[in-house]
Amino acid sequence: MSALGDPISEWAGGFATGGLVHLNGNSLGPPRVDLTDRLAAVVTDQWTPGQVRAWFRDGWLDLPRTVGDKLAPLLGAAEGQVVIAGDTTSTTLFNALVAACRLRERPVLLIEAEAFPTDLYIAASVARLLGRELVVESRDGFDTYLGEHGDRVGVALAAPVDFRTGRRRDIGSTTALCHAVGALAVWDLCHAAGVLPTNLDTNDVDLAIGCGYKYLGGGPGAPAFLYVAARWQSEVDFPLAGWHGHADPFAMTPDFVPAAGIDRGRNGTPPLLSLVALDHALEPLVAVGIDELHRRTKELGEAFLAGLRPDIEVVSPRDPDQRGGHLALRLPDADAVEHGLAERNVLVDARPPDLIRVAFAPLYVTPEHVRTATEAIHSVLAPPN
Ligand SMILES: Cc1ncc(COP(=O)(O)O)c(C=O)c1O
Ligand SMILES: Nc1c(O)cccc1C(=O)C[C@H](N)C(=O)O
Repeated sequence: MSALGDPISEWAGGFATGGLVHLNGNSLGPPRVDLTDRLAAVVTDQWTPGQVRAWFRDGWLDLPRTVGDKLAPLLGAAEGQVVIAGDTTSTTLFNALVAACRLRERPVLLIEAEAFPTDLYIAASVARLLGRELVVESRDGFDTYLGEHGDRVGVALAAPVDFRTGRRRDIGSTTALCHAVGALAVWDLCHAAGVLPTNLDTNDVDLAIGCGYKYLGGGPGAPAFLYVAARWQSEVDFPLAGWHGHADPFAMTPDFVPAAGIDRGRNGTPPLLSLVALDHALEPLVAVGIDELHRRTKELGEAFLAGLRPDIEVVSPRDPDQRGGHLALRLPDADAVEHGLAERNVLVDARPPDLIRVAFAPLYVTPEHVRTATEAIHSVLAPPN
């Protein structure tokens, strides 16, 4: 029997795939089949009878922290360091970056040129706001810059997975490099959370953020998460100092007194139903565990490559340990390929100018999906010369 078909496969039947092969890399996969029941139960059993009281008696006010604690083991974080404040990734990144810069009063904010555009935009805005210099360096130049000008860098923002190529950056060694020059390391985990071990605690990460709707499967616009290492929690000063980050929100005092611990990363009333959906999505991921999720992703990726026509250019590293959960293929007419595949019920995504990303979410992508995808790609492309 092939190694494909491990117990993890049992979870695949629990997703409402709608007959689609979802390899889009990786924005919004299928919901679990019982999500509707879970959401309906909250409406029927908590909201309806409790109404405003449900915030207090059904644990709703604690959900940003309890869901954060549920996510924590997938990130390699001990309890009390992850919160789902309830905002977008972009907003959460802004909050984290300003807070990190306030912890290190040095002139430079460093970011990789290959970062996802929102990270470049937010970092530029933070630099303008705080009067810092934004230094944008290519992936390799990033390390060189830290080596040569590290004493000027207050904060470095990086991602463990390049959103285009899938190429990995090692969290431990980059964080250690930052610390060696006295800078803080902030990580964008959007393309890693739920698919790659990030070991935030053992890697000594300072702050990290990531979205809830990619491999975590939290649903459309799922709220982002924020990690703040315990050692920073009493010092960190977030710019979005809303009342839910207050030590005693319902005292309603005029002065802001930050909450102790990770709660100070919260700001306003959390999007309750979205938190419930994310909580629900985390259950199977946590049950399986990040090492097994990662193993399965690699296995699916390798099966895909084994079935792919050899003339198709693979931009991602061939070594599965050097890439995240997706593979990028270079195809001149990427948009047309994306559409051609969608007509065959295979969802991938084109990223300008000429890349197709194919992602292997470990719980609902099956070996059959992988075979269907390679066959569909070959049928959409012209035969090789
Ligand atoms: C690496 C990365 N960071 C940030 C974002 C932005 O997230 P949001 O749209 O939730 O603000 C995305 C995806 O959109 C992303 O891939
Ligand atoms: N959030 C998305 C959406 O709602 C629709 C389409 C794409 C997205 C994305 O997240 C894009 C993604 N960050 C990327 O890596 O390209």
